Amino acid sequence: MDGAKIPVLDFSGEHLDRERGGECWELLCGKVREACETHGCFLLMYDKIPTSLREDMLVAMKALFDLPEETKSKYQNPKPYRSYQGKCPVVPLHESFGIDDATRLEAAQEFTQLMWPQGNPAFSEILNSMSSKLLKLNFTILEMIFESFRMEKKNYDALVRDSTSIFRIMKYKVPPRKDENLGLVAHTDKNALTVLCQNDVQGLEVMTKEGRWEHVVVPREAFVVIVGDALKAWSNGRLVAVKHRVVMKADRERYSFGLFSMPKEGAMIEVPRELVDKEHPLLYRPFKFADYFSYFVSNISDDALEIYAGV
Ligand SMILES: O=C(O)CCC(=O)C(=O)O
Ligand SMILES: [Fe+2]
Repeated sequence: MDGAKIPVLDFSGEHLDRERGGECWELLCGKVREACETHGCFLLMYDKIPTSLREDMLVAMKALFDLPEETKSKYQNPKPYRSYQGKCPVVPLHESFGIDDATRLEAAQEFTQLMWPQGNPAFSEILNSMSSKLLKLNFTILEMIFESFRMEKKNYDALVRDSTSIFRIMKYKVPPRKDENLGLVAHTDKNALTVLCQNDVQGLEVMTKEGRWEHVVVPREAFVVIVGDALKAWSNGRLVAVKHRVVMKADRERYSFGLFSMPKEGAMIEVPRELVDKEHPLLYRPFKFADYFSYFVSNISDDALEIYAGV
């Protein structure tokens, strides 16, 4: 299996400075769109999130997963993909938490308080700071995609108003047997856009258009950006919601975290008129994201989006 040829984009330094480098910004918007159309994902260098904060986050999450099972299990949430998950028979190596709106300090504090009733202000600060920075980055990428499609600014502003986020924290244990090493089952993300960050233990794989699994070698300082179903539908299928999974080959634990931006409860996804033409006939009817999400949760299927919203 070859390493995937995923583009590496650089948002560091002044690349994102629109005032000084208008051309650079436009060029980058085009590259983002191309990566999302061709691969549905890309690797990203971005220096506005300090390495020290990443390191702090990785240390803090190790402490979180090291808490007793009994404590971690206290985190229950009726919404799917939030509650503490551990010891799932399908993916026994995987453990995770999903925190809604960790970008709100009170939400980060509430989660922290549950895990450390005696208090752990450093954890809630790191969680809040990292999720806020990742959400900002997530929105910047969405803005670039909107600009590359020549959408009016008001469309992007409406998207931001109608968006919410989940911050997911994940751990993958070392497989006890080499042939039982699936960390996370193959899936497309259902949300709009995901920005992931990991420790130095590789394991992410993406499926190419030809249907081959390829591993993604994520450089130490890089982020991984993944297009989800909501953005695929909005773009009338122009952007690819890439299928991905995690396979554990290393003999060290893998930690990852990510910010998943997604439409708010009640928000509609509707293909803009500008993205429908002769070569791109309408593929998806307007739908409420929350309804699609519920449909997926009760009818888990690889083709959920096509079945639910395809015209
Ligand atoms: O851990 C990773 O790198 C991938 C996680 C992922 O794909 C997900 O949570 O949807
Ligand atoms: Fe995913």
